[in-house]
Amino acid sequence: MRIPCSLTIAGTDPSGGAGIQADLKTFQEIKSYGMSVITSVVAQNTTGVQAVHHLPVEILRNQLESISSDMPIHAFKTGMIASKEMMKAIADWIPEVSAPYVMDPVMVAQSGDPLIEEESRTWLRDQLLPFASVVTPNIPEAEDLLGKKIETTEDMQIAAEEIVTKLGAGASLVKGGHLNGKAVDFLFDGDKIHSFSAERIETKNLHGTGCTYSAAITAYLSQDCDLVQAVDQSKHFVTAAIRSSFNIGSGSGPTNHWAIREEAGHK
Ligand SMILES: Nc1ncnc2c1ncn2[C@@H]1O[C@H](COP(=O)(O)OP(=O)(O)O)[C@@H](O)[C@H]1O
Ligand SMILES: Cc1ncc(COP(=O)(O)OP(=O)(O)O)c(N)n1
Repeated sequence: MRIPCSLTIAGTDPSGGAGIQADLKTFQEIKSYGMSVITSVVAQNTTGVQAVHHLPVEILRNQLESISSDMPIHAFKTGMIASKEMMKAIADWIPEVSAPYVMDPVMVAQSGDPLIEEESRTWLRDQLLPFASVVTPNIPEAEDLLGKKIETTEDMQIAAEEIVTKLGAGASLVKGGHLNGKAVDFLFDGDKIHSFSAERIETKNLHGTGCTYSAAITAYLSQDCDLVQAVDQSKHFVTAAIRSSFNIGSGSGPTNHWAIREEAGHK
């Protein structure tokens, strides 16, 4: 029997809502075997980021080699990659793996704290993004990638298309969490635009939504779902996780990764 296996390459969140921790919880819920490669250790919680320690690039290379020399990888994602040197190590490694690559182009935490070095953003866009099967920017990230403002759902659709046609990603999912009105996301798959819409939920507890969404897409891709189906199922997953998010911590609380299970009547 083939066991679907997903890998996340990202930074940590000791409070468990975002980063590696959110990714592994999501893989587990979707029944994809979860593996992780850590880029940076981040002291953070629901109120923001207190400190960051980037691991040496050699250790990043060692972790990547440990996984690809021994374990199957059916899909992988990247989240926080702080420096150009780390991005280069990942770009050197990607050709060893033939599996869908989901890039969450993480730049700042919800608290506004930067998670990648300013000068690495160009490298992320020009050197790493073209390897991505799908890239999942929120609106500020899409604005940064394209160097222009995104203010309407029409702008979002154009941005999704341009991230593919101008920047070279395989597909692009521009997420609408930062606009008002319905929570609508647009996927350009290289051929056409698909929209994924949900009611906006009134909550302050949105810590780690982007990580959870991209991890869910990775997990569904590891199970051989096609991209549109993977995004559709992941949108349901993240919406349920936001709907029953937790009021814990004094800031923006985490989403509930077992919400889908609860909705299906399993405790
Ligand atoms: N208040 C909300 N209610 C429902 N869905 C939301 C809400 N905020 C964000 N989302 C959804 O959560 C996902 C993550 O989006 P977004 O917040 O834009 O990304 P990020 O967490 O990377 O900033 C998207 O599917 C978005 O539409
Ligand atoms: C280690 C780490 N990676 C990514 C993020 C950002 O996560 P995201 O899902 O975009 O959620 P918010 O930070 O916007 O709540 C992070 N905080 N830490």
